[in-house]
Amino acid sequence: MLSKVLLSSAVKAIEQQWAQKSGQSTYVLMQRAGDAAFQLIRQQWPEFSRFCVVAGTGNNGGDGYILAMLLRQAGFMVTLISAGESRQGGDAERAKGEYLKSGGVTEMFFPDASQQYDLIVDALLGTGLHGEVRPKYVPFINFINNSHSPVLSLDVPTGVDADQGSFSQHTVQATATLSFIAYKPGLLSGKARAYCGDLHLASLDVDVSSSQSAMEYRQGIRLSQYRRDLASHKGLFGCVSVVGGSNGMGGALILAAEAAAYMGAGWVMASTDTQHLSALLTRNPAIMARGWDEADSLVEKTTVVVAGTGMGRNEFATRYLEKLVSQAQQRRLPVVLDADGLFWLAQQPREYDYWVLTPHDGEAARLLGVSVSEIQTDRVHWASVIQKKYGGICVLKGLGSITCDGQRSVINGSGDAGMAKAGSGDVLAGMIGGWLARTGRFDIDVVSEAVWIHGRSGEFAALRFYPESMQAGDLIAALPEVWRDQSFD
Ligand SMILES: NC(=O)C1=CN([C@@H]2O[C@H](COP(=O)(O)OP(=O)(O)OC[C@H]3O[C@@H](n4cnc5c(N)ncnc54)[C@H](O)[C@@H]3O)[C@@H](O)[C@H]2O)[C@@H](O)CC1
Ligand SMILES: Nc1ncnc2c1ncn2[C@@H]1O[C@H](COP(=O)(O)OP(=O)(O)O)[C@@H](O)[C@H]1O
Ligand SMILES: [K+]
Repeated sequence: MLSKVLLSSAVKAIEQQWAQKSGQSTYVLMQRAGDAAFQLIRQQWPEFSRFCVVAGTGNNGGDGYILAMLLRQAGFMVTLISAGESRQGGDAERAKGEYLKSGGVTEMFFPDASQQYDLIVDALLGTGLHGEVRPKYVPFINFINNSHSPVLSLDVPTGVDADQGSFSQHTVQATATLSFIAYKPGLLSGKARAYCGDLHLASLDVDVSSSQSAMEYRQGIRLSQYRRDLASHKGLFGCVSVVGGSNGMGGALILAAEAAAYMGAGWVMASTDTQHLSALLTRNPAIMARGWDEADSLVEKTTVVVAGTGMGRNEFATRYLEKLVSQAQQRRLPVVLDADGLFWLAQQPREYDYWVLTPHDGEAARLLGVSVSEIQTDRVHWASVIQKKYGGICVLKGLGSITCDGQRSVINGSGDAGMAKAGSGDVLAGMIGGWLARTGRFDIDVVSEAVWIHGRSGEFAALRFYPESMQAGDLIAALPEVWRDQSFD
């Protein structure tokens, strides 16, 4: 469910340790990498027979030479385009030598446009990339991207910085990426994640369990630990107070409140502008609702607060949030702060150990006073900076949302592009609040579980309604499918 995420330098160190411990050459790992790519191709695309491998001068190119040799030996047509002489004396030169010895040839020029390939393999640059791709490599990247064939990138799409997730002006758009030994953080989040296409991992039989890393990748949850006791009663599953929804923004509040209810919370209490009450109660009569003029204090049984969705940014919202947050702080209640709540926080910065802040890149930029593009150059880093400044747990939303508690960072592996619509974030805030209440816990594991559940419900909603048509409310409606699929048993 959680796998280790390692920086490139840590992977390189592990390779060296592995060689020392096993008494084998790192060349064996290159052979395993080439073999893993061969196996993936046979499994994913068994009908493909014409391949083009574009190989660089470093070890990423070495992986490409091994793969090209295996494809040739299996009887397939292989064109190998070499971007230059392999680095002398290393594993890559040896791999190229083996490829040539087996009868393979290298091309220094691009085939003419009439030549069709079933698959292009990008073995140009991997974790050795530093900075912008140098001009020499640009024609190779253009050749790959203009080929109209599926592209498999080895380890990293050329142009992506595997650690930070920044990318060059010229970057390979892969159909699939096969990463070696461990996931690297830059591949899992933001736009760089989209360059990877489908992401696969080949461990190369290298054990990374003893390596120290504060980063993990979530690809599922273990629901069985949360099975309800037969003798359960609602008091065991908390009470979420959801506050927000000013004039014209009632939907945000309704979505957050209903999402909390569908996560299994014992009670959900919504406080909002009175104009929204009948809509809320018509949609879901199980939610307790009241106007927020009279609800200026938290109800006694509240165990979790969700605040800020559709709250507005006027003086009333500021006063209300001041009061609400200080009451919650006095009672040490978890607070999920989203949307206009984050706007308020950026104006009135303060720390609290028990809140979950859920900014997207734009809100993150405002919370830190930096540009949005800066946030996007290293999302894992900036999530931890927000956490350090404001305390609690930060969820930096977007493709590959990052949950950070100051000790660990969990990158999320679920989601769908159909979630890129207004309202999805309101649903997330409600789901996190509901899950905190439902589990009675406040830690990075439960928060990152809620983030994963939200993304998974997006996947189910996309299956049912297509990414174009799915609505934020469909994420809530898809929750029963998540429960069934993951199983509480
Ligand atoms: N034996 C090993 O160490 C193993 C390494 N593996 C592969 O090795 C790769 C890492 O190999 P390397 O460290 O040789 O690095 P790469 O093969 O990724 O790239 C190194 C080359 O890229 C050049 N370069 C760096 N920045 C550039 C830029 N901005 N523009 C153009 N060229 C640039 C460097 O001068 C160097 O020649 C991994 O991604 C993985 O594919 C795997 O084979 C597993 C085993
Ligand atoms: N392409 C995507 N892939 C995965 N998740 C996405 C994608 N786009 C958006 N999301 C998720 O949808 C939610 C959108 O939140 P946000 O932008 O705050 O929307 P709003 O506040 O309008 O409801 C976030 O949880 C985000 O991670
Ligand atoms: K590559």
